Amino acid sequence: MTTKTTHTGPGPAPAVSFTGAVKTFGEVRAVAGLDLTIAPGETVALLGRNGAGKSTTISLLLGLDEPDAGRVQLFGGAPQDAVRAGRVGAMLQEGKAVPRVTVGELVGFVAGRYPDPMDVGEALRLAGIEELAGRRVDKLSGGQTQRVRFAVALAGNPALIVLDEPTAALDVEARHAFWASMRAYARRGHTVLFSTHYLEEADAHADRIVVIDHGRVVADGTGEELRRAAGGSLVCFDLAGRGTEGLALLPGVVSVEVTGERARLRTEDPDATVMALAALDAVRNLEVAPASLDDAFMALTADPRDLERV
Ligand SMILES: Nc1ncnc2c1ncn2[C@@H]1O[C@H](COP(=O)(O)OP(=O)(O)OP(=O)(O)O)[C@@H](O)[C@H]1O
Repeated sequence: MTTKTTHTGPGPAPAVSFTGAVKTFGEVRAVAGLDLTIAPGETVALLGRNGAGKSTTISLLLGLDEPDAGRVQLFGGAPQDAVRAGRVGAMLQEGKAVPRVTVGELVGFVAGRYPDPMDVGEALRLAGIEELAGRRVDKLSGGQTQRVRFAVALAGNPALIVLDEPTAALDVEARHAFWASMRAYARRGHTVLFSTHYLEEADAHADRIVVIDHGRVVADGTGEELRRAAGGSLVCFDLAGRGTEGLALLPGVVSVEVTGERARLRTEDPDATVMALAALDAVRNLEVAPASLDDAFMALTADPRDLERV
């Protein structure tokens, strides 16, 4: 349950705080005991595969839904209070353009509903769409529309902005422009939480990546820390008829996957793993590569039943 104000520790309250939050839909535990704290000024990416619980987490955070158990707070108080006060701006997945009004009128209208709004020109400038101020909102490209939605999210002059898959369906150039706007906002010391399926975007634009799976946080750190947590390197080789027994026990090895005749060992110590493989005379078509963030993500969110483990 959300409660009014309970932050009593020293220093400013966290921008976002989830404590054991649970949200269930029938049989589905969409959010299953989520703990997450985001400090003011951080830019955090929420990463997870389809159905991991990202959108439900964001709904709880914005007070659009109440947790069944646990607590969700923004700036030490109830999410609804922070939203009402204009301290939170959001760009959610759905949302249709309002016909006929201009971009400037729309942002001005939204700004007028907040107690301490951002100047409209400032919101347009931050979103990089000053030149679109007089254009009708229903006659814009996908990339332009997304940046207008960003300007709308900025209108209340929020300290925290929440973006649910903000660059889905944007081309490379539009994405680039969008992230430039987001970073300009973050540079002012504001807090940003965005969800994405794009690992490279999370790595490039967030200070911290929070991976969620089955409604829980399964990893939390920088891209580099996630790569390391999942096992720093991959050692691949042809089994050439050899069995897989004992591979998981080799030095450094964190996991073993086998696809056809090819074995992929995730290892924290590639040198030691390769030496041990050489001693076993098992180095046919050997390849050693640093684990990518993709690899790390797969390892962190893989269903153990999807993997052939030894
Ligand atoms: N209103 C709802 N009613 C019933 N089930 C729901 C509802 N909202 C979400 N779910 C279920 O909760 C789980 C988490 O969904 P959620 O939308 O939060 O995931 P997500 O990580 O945002 O997924 P995606 O990347 O596909 O947007 C899924 O199994 C989903 O089917």
